[in-house]
Amino acid sequence: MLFLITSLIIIIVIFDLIWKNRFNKSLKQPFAIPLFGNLHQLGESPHEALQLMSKIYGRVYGMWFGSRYTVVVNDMDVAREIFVKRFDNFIERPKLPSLASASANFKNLAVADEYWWKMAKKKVANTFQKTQLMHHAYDLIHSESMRFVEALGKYSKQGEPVQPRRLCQRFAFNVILQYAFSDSVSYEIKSQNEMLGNERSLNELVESIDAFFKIVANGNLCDFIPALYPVYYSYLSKYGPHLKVHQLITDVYKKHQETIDIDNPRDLIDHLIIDSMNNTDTSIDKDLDQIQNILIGFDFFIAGSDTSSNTLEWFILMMANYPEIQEKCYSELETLLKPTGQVLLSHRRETPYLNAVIKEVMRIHPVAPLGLPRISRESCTLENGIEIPAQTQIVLNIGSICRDEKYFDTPMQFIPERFLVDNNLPQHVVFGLGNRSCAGSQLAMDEIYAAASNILLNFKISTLNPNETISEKEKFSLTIHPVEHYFVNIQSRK
Ligand code: HEM
Repeated sequence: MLFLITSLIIIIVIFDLIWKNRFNKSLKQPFAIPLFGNLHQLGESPHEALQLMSKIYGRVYGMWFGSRYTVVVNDMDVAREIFVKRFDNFIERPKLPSLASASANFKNLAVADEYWWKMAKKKVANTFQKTQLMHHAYDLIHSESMRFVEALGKYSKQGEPVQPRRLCQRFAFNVILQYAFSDSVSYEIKSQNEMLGNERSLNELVESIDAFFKIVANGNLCDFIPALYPVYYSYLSKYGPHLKVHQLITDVYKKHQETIDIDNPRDLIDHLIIDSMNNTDTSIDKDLDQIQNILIGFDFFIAGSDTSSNTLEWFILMMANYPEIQEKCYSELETLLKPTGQVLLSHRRETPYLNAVIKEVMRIHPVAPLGLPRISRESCTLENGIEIPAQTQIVLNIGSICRDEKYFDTPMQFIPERFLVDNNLPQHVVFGLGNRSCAGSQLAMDEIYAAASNILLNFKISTLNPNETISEKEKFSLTIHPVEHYFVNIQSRK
């Protein structure tokens, strides 16, 4: 009996080995081992590992995430063909248990299947167009950036160094909290023991989001071995870190339903509730529709906090490391705006250099370097002869494209001027491509501009030691942030 079982396992292993390594003749791939495929090669920094592989296997190559065949795209032309031209075949994301448990089986926006995605996309597009919500966003982003400046002002008055991470997190959290839920938290950083109510739950939320990102980030084996799906799915559905965030948003949603004034919607959630009330399509299940609204709130929270917060953290780091670039930004802002002491979003056209600096920070440290994966519905052959089998996972390596000399001269150097000279550089890839690219890109660009410009107008940022720069090493956890929890000095410009 034991002999039979051992023989069977050996046969399966050999079959898996041959199958994985001869699967797609049209693409090169690293040698894949049974069961894991190439997952063991991703390590702590999958975006860097995948970029290194592109040097060996080409700009588009195959690999295995467990039993899921994957094509990694490091090339803009192929990316455009897949994500824009052949959008319909690549509209969905892979059906991973970690994503299923957090999205009521793909009924949200960020990882929804085609049916639910189309519904969610329509709802979000409808609400985005509402002028009330646009004004709300404009005002709250401005007032939030002034609160950020005020919080930094306290450090500069006391002459204390500041650790930007937690302040950036609060800023990004507050923008989403106010935009979606009309709520906010204070900027005061308290110790664990001092925290009360709102403050403690914010901390727990940040931890839950971190834990959720860790689960979906580094190619978790349980997500890529179908035999493990059911157990993993039930485990996450009972104990997953997303549950806390779901609970919070469900409570807020219910409160909104009780207090809504349909003539004066306060925020995104109110707009979604009204949109659902006005929807006369009888084929839509009302309970599921409500679940989807809650999940959209969840998506905004998850997708919109870490991304913007990390971008700002990178921005502050780069300004400390490149004082001469910081000075140029300041001169541009000072000439225009010093008398008011405040930059508005409407000033953006008049600050081309700062706009270029923000773009360059987002290029050199793209916070979502692997985007969110997609999946092919049917097999197809691309224009250059590459074959993509059905159900192939597609990973767009945004980090690699942003650092490729095919698209950017001397890509590892921080040169904002490149965006003043050439308007057509493909930096927009940081938000993904096509109809399913980032739903919050406009909001993100607005909040990053508002915070970055007002910080630079009011403070000079410097490293603690004038002879040292802060490490630009990246830590990956779905999004990337600086590996160091760094400190900077800030000095008032007034
Ligand atoms: C610097 C900031 C940000 C970056 C770099 C970023 C990047 C991305 C990327 C690369 C994707 C995957 C797109 C694809 O599959 O092609 C994405 C999706 C998404 N992002 Fe962002 N994002 C940012 C900020 C935000 C913000 C502030 C929000 C919400 C308020 C947001 C909401 C979303 C949502 C909902 C999706 C899923 C879209 C869909 O599946 O239709 N993001 N983002």
